[in-house]
Amino acid sequence: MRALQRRLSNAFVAIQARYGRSARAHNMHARGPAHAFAGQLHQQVRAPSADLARSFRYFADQSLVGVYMLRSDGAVLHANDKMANMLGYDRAADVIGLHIASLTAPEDLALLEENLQARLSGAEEHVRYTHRILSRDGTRRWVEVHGSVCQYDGGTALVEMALDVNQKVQSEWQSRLADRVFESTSEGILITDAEFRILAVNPAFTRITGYHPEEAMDKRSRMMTGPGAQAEINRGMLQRLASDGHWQGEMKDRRKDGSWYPAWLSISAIRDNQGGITNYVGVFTDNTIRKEAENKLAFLADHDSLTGLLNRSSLMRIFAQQIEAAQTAGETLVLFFIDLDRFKTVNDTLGHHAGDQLLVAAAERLREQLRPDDVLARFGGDEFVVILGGSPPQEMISAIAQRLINSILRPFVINGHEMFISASIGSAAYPEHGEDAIAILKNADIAMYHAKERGKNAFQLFSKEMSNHALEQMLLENSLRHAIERKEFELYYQPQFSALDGAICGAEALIRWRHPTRGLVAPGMFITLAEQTGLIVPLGAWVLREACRQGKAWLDRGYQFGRIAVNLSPRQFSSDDLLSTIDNALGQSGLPSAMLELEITEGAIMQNPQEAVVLLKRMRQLGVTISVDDFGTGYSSLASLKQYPLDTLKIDRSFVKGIPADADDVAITEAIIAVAHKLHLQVVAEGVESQEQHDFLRAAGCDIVQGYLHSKPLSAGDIEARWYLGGAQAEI
Ligand SMILES: Nc1nc2c(ncn2[C@@H]2O[C@@H]3COP(=O)(O)O[C@H]4[C@@H](O)[C@H](n5cnc6c(=O)[nH]c(N)nc65)O[C@@H]4COP(=O)(O)O[C@H]3[C@H]2O)c(=O)[nH]1
Repeated sequence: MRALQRRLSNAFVAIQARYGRSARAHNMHARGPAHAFAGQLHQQVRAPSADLARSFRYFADQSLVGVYMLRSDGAVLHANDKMANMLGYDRAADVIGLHIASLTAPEDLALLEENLQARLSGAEEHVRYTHRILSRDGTRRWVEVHGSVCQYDGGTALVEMALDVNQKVQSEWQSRLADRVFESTSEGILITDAEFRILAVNPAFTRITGYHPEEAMDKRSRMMTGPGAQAEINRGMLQRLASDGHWQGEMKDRRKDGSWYPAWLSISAIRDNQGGITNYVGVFTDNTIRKEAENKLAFLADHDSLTGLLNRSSLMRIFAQQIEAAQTAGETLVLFFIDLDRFKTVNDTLGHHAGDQLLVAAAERLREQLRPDDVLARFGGDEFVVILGGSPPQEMISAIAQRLINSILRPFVINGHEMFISASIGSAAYPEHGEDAIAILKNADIAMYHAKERGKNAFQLFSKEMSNHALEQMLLENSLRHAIERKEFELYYQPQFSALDGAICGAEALIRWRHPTRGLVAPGMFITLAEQTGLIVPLGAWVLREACRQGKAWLDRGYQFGRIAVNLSPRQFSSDDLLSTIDNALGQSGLPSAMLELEITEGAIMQNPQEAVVLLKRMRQLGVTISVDDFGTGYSSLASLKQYPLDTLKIDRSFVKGIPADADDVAITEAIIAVAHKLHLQVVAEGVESQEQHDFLRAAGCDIVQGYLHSKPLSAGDIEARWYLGGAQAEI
């Protein structure tokens, strides 16, 4: 070590001798090792002294800072191993010859250039700047560079010493960032000591609580320790902070103006080296707006947006709960089903806006007549439901109903027009008239219908004699009319499979009615009624539109499902606008026409065979395929089939049912398949329920099978889950 010191001091002497006592040499000397190293290199070139060069290389190599020398064009002439390591290289030799720009982060190149130029132009002799070097693997490190200029090998060179300040810069940066966050975040922050005495607060704290830092300082935090927090503390907040170092929850906090607000608070404990808690950091938000929004959302989900009354789904929930409670307590419940008479006329003549205003006003009048513990809901359209609270005595029930009727009888003034309407009310009671919410609602509805039959503006209690079939049909017709506008219909889909390999090759759309009081109603209950009343035409148009929309959605998702089959009823088949309805459904949805199959019953074709030929041809021109449903039931001869433009025959379920045991059914089925194939028609067997039926049909050459054996009709979502996510093959 002593020898090294001697050698270094010799080197300094040698440099001083060379540069004399010039200010520059003095500065270099005075400024430390980089400058001395520069002198050494200079010396090495001008008067090579092996001893001196070795000493300085030793000196540079021992240095804990990076040292390097650049030619005036920026190429690295010399560097020590430390510098090479900082740049991600093993040895100094690896960086010699590289350009300093390639070792500098691109974003700092301008700074580098400025500092090189300052020295090369003579404007500065020494520079000091901080920038990011770019190491071999692309990572950046902050270095503080002390640079000077010297003469080397007959030209100007730059000597630089780089100190690794990466950690320092990053922690400064992080602390600046933390300061920024502390100052600018919208969350209130407070830092306390271990006794929750406030040491610092941020501007958001002041914004939320109204307290300025000087008012809060040194006070115990009320949010963390006050009465609002007491319950939480009892519930183990301190324990959680001690065990997990963190706790969060809602606190009630009081602003400076005395008002309370809900604060969502998150506290973290800070520990010293011994593990003891020294501080707490609390971050909180004012939860008022979120709470309000949550309450509003909850209200909207449960209430009718027009009248603000409970909606149908919350009524059903509340009623079910009340029934349960009444059952336990052995009490009775009374429900009114209220329908406004002549409301439709107002709506049709004065418009929806006036109709809405009338509904709001009527709801208000009903509300005024009831007690706070009575439940009032808008059931839909112009229908309201009341559940009377507190088991009212029999004589009270009609008095309340009459009060409600009278309140509606008073004229309403809407947009300057005086309007007169009335109300019909039906009533049913639990447990006398039904055991569940649906049964009681249905019976109150029946009673209400009787009140209307009696000339409206009346009240009727339900009695068991009222529920006969004819009335049910009337009720059904009534609600069927409303059902389309209330969007109560859904389509289910029954997949069809290739009899040969089990691949899915189609899906028949089958309508379902999600009735408000009866649940999911199958088409057998209402299609005939819809057909008789003509409602089948708008209903059928909706089915077409919806099936095409769903088909296109599946197509867009890349599902391979073959064709979508839609049933056309006889009345639809004979309606004038059938072709335009089909065309519109295809056009609006974008479903390719070849993917739509229309099922027409044999009976519908046979009603008017000549016209059917013309119509079927025109349907075919739209590009859709045509299938004859329930084939075999319409007594048409197989031979007559050839005159119709058809694609598919569906063997009726009644024949499939008898195979393979019933010889007649077997013969008919085989004949249908044989003739259909002769006429180049595909054959679908519907109602396949057993493996024997399937095996027989397959052996007989039937092309497609459809039935409970393979799948029941499913909702669109279930179809996707079952047949597309889990595979589209039938297990045959
Ligand atoms: N027993 C048994 N039945 C099976 C089996 N596989 C399927 N089915 C049922 O058979 C019926 C097949 O439809 P469909 O003959 O066109 O008979 C349909 C059709 O005529 C009519 N329909 C359904 N949806 C519509 C529609 O959107 N428009 C029109 N106009 N009629 C429809 O209502 C009828 C009944 O429909 P759904 O009740 O859905 O009854 C469906 C289906 O659920 C099985 O293996 N065994």
